[in-house]
Amino acid sequence: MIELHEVTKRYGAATAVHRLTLTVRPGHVTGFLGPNGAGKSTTLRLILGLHRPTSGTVTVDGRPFRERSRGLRHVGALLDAADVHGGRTARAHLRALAASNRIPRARVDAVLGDVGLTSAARRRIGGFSLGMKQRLGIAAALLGDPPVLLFDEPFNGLDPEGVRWVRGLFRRLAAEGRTVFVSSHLMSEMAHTADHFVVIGRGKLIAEQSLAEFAARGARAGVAVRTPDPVALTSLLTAQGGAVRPEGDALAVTGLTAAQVGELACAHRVPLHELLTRTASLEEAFMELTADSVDYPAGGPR
Ligand SMILES: Nc1ncnc2c1ncn2[C@@H]1O[C@H](COP(=O)(O)OP(=O)(O)OP(=O)(O)O)[C@@H](O)[C@H]1O
Repeated sequence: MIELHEVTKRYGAATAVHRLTLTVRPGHVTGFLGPNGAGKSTTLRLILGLHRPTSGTVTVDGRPFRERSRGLRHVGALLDAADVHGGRTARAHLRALAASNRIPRARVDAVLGDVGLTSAARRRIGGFSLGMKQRLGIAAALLGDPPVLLFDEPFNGLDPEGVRWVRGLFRRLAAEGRTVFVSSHLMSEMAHTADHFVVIGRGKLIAEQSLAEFAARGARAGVAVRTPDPVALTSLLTAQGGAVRPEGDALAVTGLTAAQVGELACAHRVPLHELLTRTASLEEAFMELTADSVDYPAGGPR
C-alpha cells in the first residue's frame, strides 16, 4: 500500500504538489492521470524517496521507502526508460542492479525472458529503440519480484503488441495481489488497463475513484433515446424529473435510467426506435474533470 498524507512539494516559489492525500491499494491497477505539469512525476519521485516532501508524509507499506535497503525487493519502478547507461549490455545492466540489491543472478535471465528481450540480452542498450528501452525498464522493475510497482508513462514507444502485453502484465501483477500505480496520458489505454484512477491537476487531488464511477460522471453519461414523437416523450420525461435535450435526431436524457425511460414510453404508447445507456469515455470524463487545471492548453486549429 502506498500512502500520501498532506504532501506538499515546492521547488523554490513553484508548488508542484499541494497537500496531496491519497492511498494506492494492492490488488488493483491504479491509473494516475493529470494534464502536463500536474505533478505526476514529482509524486512518483516522492514515493521513491528521490525527492523529499516539503511537508507531509509518504510511506510504502507503512515506512518511508528511503529507509529500506535492497529497495528493488520492495518497490520496482520505471520512471524514465532513456535514463540508462548506453554502453552496457541489457544483461550487464540488470546484473548490476541485481548485485546491488542482493537479488539472485538467475532473476536477470528470467525477467529478460518475461519482457521478450532474451535475444537482445548481449546487445548494448545505446542501440535499443525506445520500445526496447521501455521493456528493459519494465524488466528492471520486475527484477526484485516486488509487491509495489510504479510506472511513469510505460506505453511510450511501444508497438501495439507491446501495448497489449504491458496491459496484460499489469493486470496479472495486480491479480497476484501487488500494488500497481501507472501514470499515463493515454486515456484509452488506461481505460483498458486500470480499474481505479487518481486524477490530479496543478498538484492537487481532483478525483480518486473506480473506472465505473469515473465514466459515469461525464456530461455525456445518461440515456440516449430516439422516437418519432420527441415532443410527447420530452414532456413525459421532464414530468418525471428527467432533464432532456435534443442531440441530432435523438434525445439525451439525464436523471432517469434507460429502464425508466422505456417503461414510461410503453405506458403512454410513445414508440421508441432506439434506447441506450451511455457512459462517458474515460477521455471525456478526464477532459471535463481537468478543464480548470490545464496549464499548457494547445491553440485551436487555425
Ligand atoms: N526539479 C524541478 N525544479 C523545478 N520545478 C520542477 C522540478 N520538477 C518539476 N517541476 C515543476 O513541477 C510541476 C509538476 O511537474 P511534474 O513533472 O511532476 O508534472 P507531470 O504531471 O509529471 O507532467 P507531464 O505529464 O508533463 O510529465 C511542473 O510545473 C514542473 O515545471
